[in-house]
Formats: sequence, structure tokens, C-alpha cells
Amino acid sequence: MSVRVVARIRPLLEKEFDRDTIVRPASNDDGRSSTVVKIPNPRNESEEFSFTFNGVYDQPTTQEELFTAEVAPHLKSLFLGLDVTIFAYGVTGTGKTHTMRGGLKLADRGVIPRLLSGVFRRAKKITKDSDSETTVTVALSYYEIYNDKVFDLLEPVEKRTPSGLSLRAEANGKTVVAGLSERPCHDLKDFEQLYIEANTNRVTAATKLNAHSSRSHAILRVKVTQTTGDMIRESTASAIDLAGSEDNRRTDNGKERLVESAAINKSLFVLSQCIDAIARGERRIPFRESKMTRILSLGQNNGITIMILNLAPLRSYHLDTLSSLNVSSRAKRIEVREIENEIVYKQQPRSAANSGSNIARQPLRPLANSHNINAGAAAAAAAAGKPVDRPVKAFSVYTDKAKPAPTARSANTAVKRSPQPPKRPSDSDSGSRPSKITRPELVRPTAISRQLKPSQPSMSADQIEAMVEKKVSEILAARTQSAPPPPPELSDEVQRRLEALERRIDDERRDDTRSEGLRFLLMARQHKEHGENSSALKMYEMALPYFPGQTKLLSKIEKLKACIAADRENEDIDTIEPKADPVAQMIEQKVKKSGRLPEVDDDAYNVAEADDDDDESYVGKSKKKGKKSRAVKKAPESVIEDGPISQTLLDIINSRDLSTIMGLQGLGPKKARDLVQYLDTQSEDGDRIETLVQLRSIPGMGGRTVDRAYEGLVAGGVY
Ligand SMILES: Nc1ncnc2c1ncn2[C@@H]1O[C@H](COP(=O)(O)OP(=O)(O)OP(=O)(O)O)[C@@H](O)[C@H]1O
Repeated sequence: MSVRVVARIRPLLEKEFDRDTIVRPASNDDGRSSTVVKIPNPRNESEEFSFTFNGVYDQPTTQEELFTAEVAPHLKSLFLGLDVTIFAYGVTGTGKTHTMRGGLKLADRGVIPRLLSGVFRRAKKITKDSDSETTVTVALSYYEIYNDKVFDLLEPVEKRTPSGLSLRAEANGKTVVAGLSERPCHDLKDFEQLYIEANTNRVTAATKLNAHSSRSHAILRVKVTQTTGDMIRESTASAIDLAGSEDNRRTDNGKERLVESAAINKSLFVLSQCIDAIARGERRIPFRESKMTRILSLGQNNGITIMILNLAPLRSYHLDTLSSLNVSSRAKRIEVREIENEIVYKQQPRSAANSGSNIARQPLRPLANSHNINAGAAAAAAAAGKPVDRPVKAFSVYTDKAKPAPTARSANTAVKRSPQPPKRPSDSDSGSRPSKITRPELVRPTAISRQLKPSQPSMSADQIEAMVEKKVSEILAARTQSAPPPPPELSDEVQRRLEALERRIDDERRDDTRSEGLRFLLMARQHKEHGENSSALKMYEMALPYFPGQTKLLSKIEKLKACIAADRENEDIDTIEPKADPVAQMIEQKVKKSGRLPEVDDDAYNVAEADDDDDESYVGKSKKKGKKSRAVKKAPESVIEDGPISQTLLDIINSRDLSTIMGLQGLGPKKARDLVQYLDTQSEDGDRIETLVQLRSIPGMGGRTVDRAYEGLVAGGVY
């Protein structure tokens, strides 16, 4: 169970009436709580849709009940080394912030303060039970993603740069925020002070629907570090309060708010696309399309993920609610398919003096990509105090010549300990490996922690350490035989370049909302080319605020709507598609009202859409449509469509060899990878791209990219 999805229906607020309630849990005759949410079909109220979740919490549910049922059981897992992610998802005004943060009164406290309270309580208990041999430290990071930019909420607002912080991919596949601050947090008081202060930094602006609406995604990261002697176990609880998707017709948003809203809606749309792609088992998940999805990395993150779907019970939210229900029920499908999750924890290399064994071995690092444990089951079992009966891959061996012993790195985060000289020769010697092949006995976090408990009087600390050492050695020996090589460390140079690239992208984006609009157009076209008309429509509508009143864009939207409506009439629909974003409709309404079109950025729109005119190719269009030629980027005169250079270019593309393709001008690693992936997934082995026209029609391979690749071959002097 990698994603647990639960729905929470908020109570009616002042000025809301019971007669407008349309969202209910299914009634259960057997007295058990329901797991089904019911909502009428908006087209035919006599019909009802049912959506099943892992849990459904109706209006009277208290903060404590929700926390006790859904979060508290995972505290134990957190201390066993699993990462825990809890995020609230839903339309604006449905109770996400109430659920995550809650009110100031004790009973109103939300998941986050209760989580911290639980963490400190458990930390105290662990320290006490171990006679202070195990120490626990807690550190907090808190940041927001506003307009797709990351800002540290623990730093004063004046310290922000316009482009915010960049994201960095770690060698273990996790995405981290570069330069994010981390504050030690000793107790609940500390936390409250930090948290309240930080929340005043959070971008919140009033909307018509919700006077305290969150306009950013807020992510609190609670790092728990347990140290027992040399052994360090680190795990993270992340609590995420996502901004709510908005229906701009209902919110009366101004221009600035529309852009914010577009950014929020876009990231949530990308999230739904990721959920879809994972649920369909696709190889390419569009995580990179937004910072929120990169950070959330749904289905990729290790440990336990709980999605709380917040719902308003009212009719006025009908279509939005259906859309949220659709998305989250697909997220539940991830849970079904992605049953295996990885447990990550780390251990320092141990000193020879304390070791029960003198076997030379490498530093330890967690297995990346090992899918060998049902994390949910493990958590549930652990929570119930039952032994976890499935093996856990905890470590693999890696060669570490360049980095001597003390900096053991893990898939979670690096262990930051002050550099020490190697504690024994073997720590810096990667040559010898344990040769003793023994039974590949299981090491479970539960097992280790139990063995480590000094409360077992029959064992001395040295004996316990020796035992742990022996177990680890056994596993290392077994793993040596079978473990795949760990993912390579990113060299400093590569890391530096990646960061520079991120910064460049961020800089380019800064104050350039138009480029955001262009991204929507690009995504719209990609969806259209895949025949995903609803998604394409949504993207075109999201692009509209950036090209207000653009008549061609409006007509494209109308055409797509007509096309989708026609398709729907022919289909027997059993689920409701997510509703089209209303930004476009609102603008249209405003346009109609004022009787004139807003200022139009025709040039930008035309350039962006130059090579997209339904079924026409770039070349065809530039030849046919003289009127558009101002905006259309023409292919260089020298491009000869069927000449030898074109053939060479096509041969390179058809080789599907990543490194060769990356050698082409204008094709960076990402474009090249996307291209190869596209060819692999969309065509049979042996199928060839025969013409440049075909090549240009591949998503991401606009005319300009092809031309640059062509020019590169010419400039390279091959011909
Ligand atoms: N379970 C609940 N009990 C009592 N009041 C609630 C509950 N859930 C939500 N509310 C109230 O509903 C209103 C909207 O909730 P909240 O601000 O948490 O919504 P939200 O989903 O976070 O919205 P946004 O995305 O705009 O930030 C608030 O006044 C909040 O106090």
C-alpha cells in the first residue's frame, strides 16, 4: 500500500444549508464506518456516483479522531526509519488547512501540531527506554511553492530572491530543495514559535470563496534523527497543505490572482496527470512539469503516503467535487499497483574496536529502487505490535574509494557528521569484500531496534553491537552476490551544472509570465497530439489568461469543446471527466460584458502556435499560409528535406541511441531521452522516422529543434 487515500467531508459553515448537501458517505447497515462517498450525477440527479476510499470521515469527525485513525499509527513507522508523507488535497475552501494546521484551541489542532506532539512524546519514550543510549533530535524545514517558485518560510521574506530556491535531484532519485534552512526543534513550544512565525510569511490572499485561502502549497518537513552509538537512523515526516484548485467564476479573482490561480491549477493538473500516468503504468510520469509534483514524487517516494481528500458537502462545489473524487480515486489505483515500497535507513561505518568482526567491508548505503516490502502492511503490523513478517532490504554495498569512510550517504539524506579519519584500514580499502556467504537472514528495523534495546538485561551493549555487526555482515555478504550496482553518485561538477541549469531556467522564468503561458500551449499541443482532447482543452484554457482574448486560441478552445461534446454523445460515459478550468469562461464572460477584447499578444501566441494548426505540419503551413509567415519560424533555407544531411539526421534519430542523439545540436539530455522514450513507446522496433516532417511532428521536436540539429550537422563540417 503506497498511497492511502481517505476522504474527509467538512461540516456546513455559517450561511450554508443542509438542503444543499449533496456529498455523503454511503450508509452502512452493519455499523462499520463507510468507505464510500456518494454524490449525485450532475446530469441526472436520480443517479448517484460512488467512490470508494480507504476511509471516509463524515462531517462530525473531530481533529483528534482523524489524527488517531490516520496519522498516529504511522508514528511508530517513522521511528523505524520510514518516511511518512501526509498531504491534503481538495478544492479551495474544503478544509485542507483546517485539517493540516487546524485552529489554536487544543481540540482544533490539526494534523501538523499533533504530529509534532506525537514525535516529541515518542522521542522522549525512546530516550527513556534506552537509558539515554539513544538520542533523538528533531529538525524542521518549512517552505512554500508559490507560482511554481520555492520559498523558505523559515527565513525572513526580505531574504527571498525573486526566483526562489532551486530543486536538486539527488543521486538516490529524491528531489531536495537546494539551500533550504533547517532549524533544530527541541519541544512543542519551539515548534509553535517557529511554525506560527513561518505561517505569517506564507502567501495567503483572500478570495471570495475563502477569506483565508492559501495561495501556495506549504510543505513542512520534520526530520527525526535517532543516534545510538555510531548508528544513525534518519527519517522524515512531510506534511503538505496543497493550495486548492479554484473555480475562477466563483472567486472573482483579479489579474494577479488569476495568474496565481493558473499556477495552482496547473500544478494540480500536473499532479492529476502524474496520478493518471502512474495508475496506467506508464514509463514517463510528468513529475518535472511542476515543482510541486517533483517534490511530492507521488508513488516514487519511499515509505508511507497518506492523501487526505477534503470535500465540501455542498451543491455549489458539485463539479469541483466530482473532479477531486475522480483524481483521488485514481490515486487509490496507485495504491493497488504500487504495493511495494522501500524502507530506508542508514548506518555509520563502525569502528573495528567495537566490532564483533574484522571483516573488511564497504560503508553502507540504502538500496535504491529496491521494492521488497509492503510498507503499509509493515506499518500496520508494526503499529499493531505484530512482528513484520516480510524481508526488508536495508543496505547495499558501494565502492567508495573517492570518499573515505565517515560520509555514509543514504537515500534519505546525507549523514552530516564531522569528517573523521578512517576508523580502520578496511574503511578506506575497497579491495576486499566479505567472502563469507551465509544464509541471507533478514534484518528488519523492528528486529534491530529490539536487539538494540538496552532494556534486555542479559546482553551488554558490546554484545548487542557485535550481533548487529554480524547480521549486517551476513547481509552484505549475501548482497555482494546479487545486488545491482547502486546508482552512481553525481559528481560535484555535474551537480554544479544541474544547479546552474535550474537557476537559469528559474531566471528565465522570472517575471516572464508569458513563458508560463507558452508552456501551457506546449502541453496542450502534446496532449492534442496524443488524442487527449480533454487535457488539451484544459491546457489551452490555462494558457488563455496569458494571451487574453486571443481569438485563434478562443476558437481552438471552442473547436475542442465541440469535438469533446461530440465524442461524449457517442460514448457511454460512466465516469465524469474533470471539469474544464473555468478561467477561459470567466475571461470570455468578461469579454462579452465589456464588448471588447482585452489587449492581445498576437505575436507571442502566433510564434508559440506556429507549427500547430490541427493536422498541418510546420513545413506545410509555412508554405501554405503566407499570412502567418511573420510569426512562423521558417526552416533555414539550406534545409533540404531529402538530402544527405537529412538522411544522416534521420539515421541518428532512428538509431535510438541516446548518447549519439545527445550529440546533435539542440538536443540536450532531456529532449533526447524524451525522444527515445517516445520512439520506444509509440513505434515498433525497426519502425523508422522517414522524413523531417515526421520528425517535426514528434512532441517536443518542434521545427526549431530539428533545424538546429540539421544546422549542427552542417556546421560540424561533416558535409
Ligand atoms: N472539519 C472542519 N470543522 C470545522 N470547520 C471547518 C472544517 N473544515 C473546514 N472548516 C472551515 O472551513 C473554512 C475553509 O477551510 P480551510 O481554510 O481549511 O479550506 P482550504 O481547503 O484550506 O482552502 P484553501 O485551499 O483556499 O486554503 C474555514 O473557515 C475552516 O475553519
